Amino acid sequence: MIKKIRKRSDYITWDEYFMGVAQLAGMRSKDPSSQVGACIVSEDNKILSMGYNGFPIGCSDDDFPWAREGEELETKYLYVTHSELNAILNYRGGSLEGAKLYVTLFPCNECAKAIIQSGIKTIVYGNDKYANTPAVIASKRMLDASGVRYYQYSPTGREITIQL
Ligand SMILES: O=c1[nH]c(=O)n([C@H]2C[C@H](O)[C@@H](COP(=O)(O)O)O2)cc1CO
Ligand SMILES: [Zn+2]
Repeated sequence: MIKKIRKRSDYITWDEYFMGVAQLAGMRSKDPSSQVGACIVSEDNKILSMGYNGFPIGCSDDDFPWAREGEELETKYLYVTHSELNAILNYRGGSLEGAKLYVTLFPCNECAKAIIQSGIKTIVYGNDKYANTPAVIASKRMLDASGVRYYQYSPTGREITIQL
């Protein structure tokens, strides 16, 4: 009798896969304090786009400021594009209606506007370290009103080593 070979059982889940891709994208960020990554996925689990936080094209990472504090014009906040917005803008394929967004940090109010308007319907987020700020409170208010579902990624504890 031929012995049936069964499939592997320790393969990564969809959530591990896409949150892992979002984390990997975040590793491209030059921001010294918060590296954020995002991955947009279709309803049938195909990766559509990725992004991380950084300055717009043409704005040099070496010339524009990375400071968090000080003279407003000399901080990063006026210049940096958030990972979620970059992922949305990086998508050139048409509509994101019904898509899912995996992001390592809960989206701010400005990203929430772009998420809602682009048709993304689900957000899976990693940490929510700015939950008590007006930006995130306003974000949740808009997402709730618009029917965009969001839930926190549950870490599985699986460690993956990739040799590069
Ligand atoms: O949703 C977000 N997505 C995102 O990419 N960011 C970026 C902007 C900044 O580069 C960095 C936040 O910096 P900091 O934690 O030092 O304030 O993260 C920040 C938020 C805020 O929630
Ligand atoms: Zn944002």
